[in-house]
Amino acid sequence: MRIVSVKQGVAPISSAIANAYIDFSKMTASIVAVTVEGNGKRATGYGFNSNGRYAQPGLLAERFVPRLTEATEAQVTDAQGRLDPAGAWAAMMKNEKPGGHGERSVAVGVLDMALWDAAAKLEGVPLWRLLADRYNGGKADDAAWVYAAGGYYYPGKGVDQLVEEMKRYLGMGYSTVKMKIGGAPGTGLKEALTEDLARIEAVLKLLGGDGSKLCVDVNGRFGLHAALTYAAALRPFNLRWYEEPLDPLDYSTHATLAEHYGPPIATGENLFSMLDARNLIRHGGLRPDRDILQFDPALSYGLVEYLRTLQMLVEHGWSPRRCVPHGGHQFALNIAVGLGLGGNESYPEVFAPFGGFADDVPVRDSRVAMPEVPGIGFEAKNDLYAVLRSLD
Ligand SMILES: O=C([O-])CC(=O)C(=O)O
Ligand SMILES: [Mg+2]
Repeated sequence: MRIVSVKQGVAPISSAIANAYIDFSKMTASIVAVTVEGNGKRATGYGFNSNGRYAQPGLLAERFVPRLTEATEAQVTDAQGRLDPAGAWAAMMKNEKPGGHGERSVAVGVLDMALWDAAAKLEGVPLWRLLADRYNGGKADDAAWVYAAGGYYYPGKGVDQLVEEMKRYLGMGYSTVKMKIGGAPGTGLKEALTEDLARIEAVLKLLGGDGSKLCVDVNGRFGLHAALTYAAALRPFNLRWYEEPLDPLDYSTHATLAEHYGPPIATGENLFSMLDARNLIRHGGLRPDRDILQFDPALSYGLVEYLRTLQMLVEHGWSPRRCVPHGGHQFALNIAVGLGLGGNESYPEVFAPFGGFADDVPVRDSRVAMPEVPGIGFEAKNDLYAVLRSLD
């Protein structure tokens, strides 16, 4: 196998939405196209990074694209003569020290996605099928559980608009929804909680009072005191999960929160390596029977690293079913179906065209099936494919 060319670009995913920590007015994504040939075949794989981290054109141009294009055929070919994303990953990470992952994990993740897309295209199979065959004893799920993430803060958006938004998600076939909390601007904790409880209760009313259909997301805004104050107020609702209540790298505060809050906690979208994930598992006090892990392969060194993370989880007594990746993209959806995760995020109204799944694949009962398209399936998602094709 030989890396023929690697092209990169930057695409906007900006919008006026905000969570409790950032707004998305200047959000961008890196896009890449990696062309590979070997065994008389040629394929171009595409990759991008999901929302929350910005495009990484500098890191790509200075380090990771040159290392990938200079990788030898032996480095990118496995023992069966196939394209080897793990070998390519090792070539890209040469001369990178451990620790301090920063945003190089985003740059590597973009290229890793493209390599897996190319690997599956070279074999003429969807990525979920390749993953099931290579790593899951041939077993793929029929469909993935997905939930509708939204409920962002938006200028002038009140409770009525929030409820209308959630109603649209239910109409699209989702049964579980997620909303932002903790972002009331310029107010104290008491006022913010009062406002959020009114927002939460309005959405719960729409959901027939069933807390298992609602997730709330703090985006790492709270310190321990605020997280515990909210936890006490949220507990009676028995929500599906309480997401990123605390700084993602402050593991011991998670352990304290988990002692005081019985229902599920979700976190992990801002942990970018297997080792960071392992620290969360070792020190975060999370509970393998209920908590949710949201590591996003498109932000955290890609699927080569995500496979290491899944292995680590199994060694620590966690099932892959506890994983529901962040990002709402087709890459993680393939991984969810092929490797038997607990599901995947979905953004029905935000982060287009990178969020969202294949056209013509409807959500039914909060589940989405996979098309039989070789690779990740970008060719079956017109808006995204148009952006990716701009690199050709
Ligand atoms: O608002 C964001 O940064 C995205 C996010 O947390 C999520 O999808 O869970
Ligand atoms: Mg989140």
